[in-house]
Amino acid sequence: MQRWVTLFFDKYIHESYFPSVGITDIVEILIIAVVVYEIMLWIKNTKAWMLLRGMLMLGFFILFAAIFQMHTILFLAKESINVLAIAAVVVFQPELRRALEKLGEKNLLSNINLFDKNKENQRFSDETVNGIVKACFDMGRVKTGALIVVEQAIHLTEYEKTGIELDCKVSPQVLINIFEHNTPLHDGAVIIRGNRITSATCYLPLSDNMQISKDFGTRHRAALGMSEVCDALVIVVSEETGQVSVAMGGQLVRGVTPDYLGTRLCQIQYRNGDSKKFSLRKGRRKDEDA
Ligand SMILES: Nc1ncnc2c1ncn2[C@@H]1O[C@H](COP(=O)(O)OP(=O)(O)OP(=O)(O)O)[C@@H](O)[C@H]1O
Repeated sequence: MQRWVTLFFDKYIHESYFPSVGITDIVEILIIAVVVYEIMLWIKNTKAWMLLRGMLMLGFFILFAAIFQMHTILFLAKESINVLAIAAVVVFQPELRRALEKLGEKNLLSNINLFDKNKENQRFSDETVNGIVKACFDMGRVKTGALIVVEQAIHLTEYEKTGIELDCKVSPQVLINIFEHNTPLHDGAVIIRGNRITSATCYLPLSDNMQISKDFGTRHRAALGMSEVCDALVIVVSEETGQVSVAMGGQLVRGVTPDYLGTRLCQIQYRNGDSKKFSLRKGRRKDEDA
C-alpha cells in the first residue's frame, strides 16, 4: 500500500507542474470571474438565454454528428458557423447595445472624478421631483392618461425625434396641460431631461415581453418597452384606472404611491447614485425638513 501511494505521488504529484501564483494572477482570476458572471447574468436576463439554449442544442447535434461520423452535417456546420455568428450579432443587436451602454452607465471614471469633475452632480432639482409626483397623481385622480420618460445616463435623442420638440421647465401645470384630452400634445410620451421637458408626443418602443399581463394596453407596453432599451425611469398614468405605475430596467411596478414615486425619482436624482429620502407629508425630501 505504502509503495502504491509513493508511486502515485511520484507519478502524478511529483511530476506535476505547479505554476507560481502571484497577486496579478489572483486579480486576473477575479476580473475574469466577475466578467463571466456579468455575461451569465446578461444572458439570463435577455433573449440571449434563448440563443444560448439554441446553441447548446446545436452543439449536441454537432457532437452527435461527430460521434457517428456524419461528414455532410459536419461540413455544413463548419461552413455555416461564421454566418450564424454574424446572424446572432444582428438579431441581438439591441441587447448587445444595451449591455455596452450599461457598461458605460457604471461610470467608473466619474467615481474617480477625473472626467466629470466640472459637471454638476445633480440631474434634476427637488422642484422637478415634486412637480412630476404632483402632476402624475393629480392626473390619476381625474383619470387623464400620461406617459413620462425621465432620462438618466443614456441620451434619448432618437426617441425625442419621434415627437414634437419642446423646451420648457418641468411643472405640474405644464405636464397636466400636455396630457389634457383632445389637445394636440396629449398623445404619446413626454421626455424629461434634467429640469426641462424636451419633447412631447414621442413614440416609444413596445415591449414584446410575453409574460406581462394581458390587461396592459399599449401605453403600459410602451413604458415597459422603453425601460427595456434604456436606463430611463418611465411613469405611466392609466386613463382607465387612474393608477400610477413605474417602469425601470424592464420591470413595471403597478399602482405606486406618491411616496414610492418620489423615492424612485430621488434615487436617480444624482449622477453618482446618491439618493435622499422623499417625504410625502411635506412633498419634499426628508433632508430638507431639517
Ligand atoms: N408606442 C407608444 N409610444 C408612446 N405612447 C403610446 C404608445 N402606444 C400607445 N401610446 C399612448 O397610449 C395611448 C393608448 O393607451 P391604451 O389605452 O392602449 O393603453 P393602456 O396601457 O390600456 O393604458 P390606459 O390604462 O391608460 O388605458 C395612446 O393614445 C398613446 O397616447
